[in-house]
Amino acid sequence: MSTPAVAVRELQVRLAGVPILTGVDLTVAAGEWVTVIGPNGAGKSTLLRAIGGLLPTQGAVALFGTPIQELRRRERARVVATVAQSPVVPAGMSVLDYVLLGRTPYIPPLGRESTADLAAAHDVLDRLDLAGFHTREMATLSGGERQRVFLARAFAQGATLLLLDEPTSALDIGHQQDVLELVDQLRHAHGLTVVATMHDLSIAGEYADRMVLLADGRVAATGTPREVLTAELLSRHYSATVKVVEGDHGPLVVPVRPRSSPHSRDVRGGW
Ligand SMILES: Nc1ncnc2c1ncn2[C@@H]1O[C@H](COP(=O)(O)OP(=O)(O)OP(=O)(O)O)[C@@H](O)[C@H]1O
Repeated sequence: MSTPAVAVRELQVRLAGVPILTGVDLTVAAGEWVTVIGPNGAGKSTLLRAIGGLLPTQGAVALFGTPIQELRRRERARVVATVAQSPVVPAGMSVLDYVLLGRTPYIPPLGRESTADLAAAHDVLDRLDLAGFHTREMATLSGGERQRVFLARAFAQGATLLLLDEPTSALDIGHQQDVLELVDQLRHAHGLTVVATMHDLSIAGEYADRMVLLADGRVAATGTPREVLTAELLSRHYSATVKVVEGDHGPLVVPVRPRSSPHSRDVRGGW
């Protein structure tokens, strides 16, 4: 078997003395799209941050065969690009300057961005439907526009592994599809590997080759979308009532109102 893009073994993460991830194993093949799902607080973002080398961990994390701690900062930035849920944006920064931050690993220390760096930044802005936005200040963008700029920065980085933490949570359905189709196109054209987290389970299942269900910091299930997106697993781990129906590209998860909801009890007494 060829070297996996991501190999996580017996991963433990403690934050503020509290165990957040326990005994997590995960292998992602080069070129694969794996989506991590799970209820709020399950540890999805923590897992992505651990894979990106952004957290102290116990256990082993290797990217393309190299232990993460052996990759120096610039080297790591050429291998892995992370889009966090709420990245910090320096005050007053323009869209173009923010996207150019993605080119930092290619700019020599004390140097300036080259024509190629500028072309790469404008190219991703075009592809993400942001062509007219390059001079806008980041703080003036809508939530969905900002989320696309965060993705633009990651694409401009030219890394082979994309870690996307809820990349479409602020997007309307049209832009959700555009962005995910673009990620998939880039994946096929450039052999990228994608590890994403998503709360929209139907969309998650349409794009992922494989899914990992995290619950309470442990892997509760892993497999194809059809194996993981079952009413039984979802109701057990999300405490949700759902119906799973067959779509054109895999299972679709439809939340349905429970027959006897705790809220349907007599509420005449008020709050
Ligand atoms: N710095 C921290 N100190 C203490 N606990 C933390 C810290 N960061 C995260 N946690 C806790 O770790 C748990 C997992 O958080 P994480 O953000 O990984 O969950 P998640 O699955 O991504 O959740 P969500 O779906 O809500 O985004 C949560 O209970 C969270 O409160």
